[in-house]
Amino acid sequence: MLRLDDITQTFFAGTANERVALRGVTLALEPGEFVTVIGSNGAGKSTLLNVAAGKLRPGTGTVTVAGADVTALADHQRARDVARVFQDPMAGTAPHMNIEENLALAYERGRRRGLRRGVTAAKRELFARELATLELGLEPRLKAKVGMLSGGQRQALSLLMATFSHPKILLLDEHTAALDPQRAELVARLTAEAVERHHLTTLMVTHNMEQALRLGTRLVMMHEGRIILDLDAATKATTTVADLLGEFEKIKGARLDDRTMLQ
Ligand SMILES: Nc1ncnc2c1ncn2[C@@H]1O[C@H](COP(=O)(O)OP(=O)(O)OP(=O)(O)O)[C@@H](O)[C@H]1O
Repeated sequence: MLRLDDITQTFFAGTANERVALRGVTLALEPGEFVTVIGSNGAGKSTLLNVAAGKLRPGTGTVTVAGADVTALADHQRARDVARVFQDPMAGTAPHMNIEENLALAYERGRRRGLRRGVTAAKRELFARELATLELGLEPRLKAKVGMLSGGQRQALSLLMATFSHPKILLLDEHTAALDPQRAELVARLTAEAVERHHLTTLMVTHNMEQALRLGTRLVMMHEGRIILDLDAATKATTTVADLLGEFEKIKGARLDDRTMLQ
């Protein structure tokens, strides 16, 4: 469903500030596969997501979504197929608009023609039904300004907005990292439910190794622009955080400071 083939990305090439972010990364996700991505600081995780989203055009390599080469398409041209939730709860929603208006925008984004037809009673009912799945009591508050919601509520709403137009690909960029542990846990649970419910092909970057092991069907570890470890569901199920740290040390011959990967 999502293929990244031999992707390289270099920033400020040929200058003193040259940074090689991705060194020939190849990663293929089957439909419904949920891959968690961990790695040390500067490993290239966010760059990989930016390339998958179309925010960055890779230096070399190709990006394929559902069999179509989308390498040359910008992020807004992929928006129907590729949805994304960012770390910052403020990034995914419009604070001065109410919940209903935000949901209407997300709803139209998923439509081919993108015509705004206002919020009909049927849509309002749909929005309320979808909000109810979050179990945050937001469904009677469709007219509440999103800026008044807590970070966790906004992030849950961002997730709902990203998923309910049925994208082919869901990209999650440390989307629970800015939340307190309880809210992070809630959003992680909602993520797992949404991925399952909509059978979404998902790539999730996280610094939380325990979360990376618990969520998803596959785990990849990145370091210095490469994928250095790729665990399938069965292996992941029997792997511990200590195992991951041990693997990292073994592969790179370097001692890893836990804090660079753990929140
Ligand atoms: N826009 C940019 N301009 C210049 N260099 C960049 C840019 N984005 C990323 N880099 C560099 O590319 C490398 C990979 O960065 P990236 O943000 O993808 O890593 P990451 O694994 O997401 O790191 P972190 O866990 O710290 O967020 C780093 O060396 C970083 O400094």
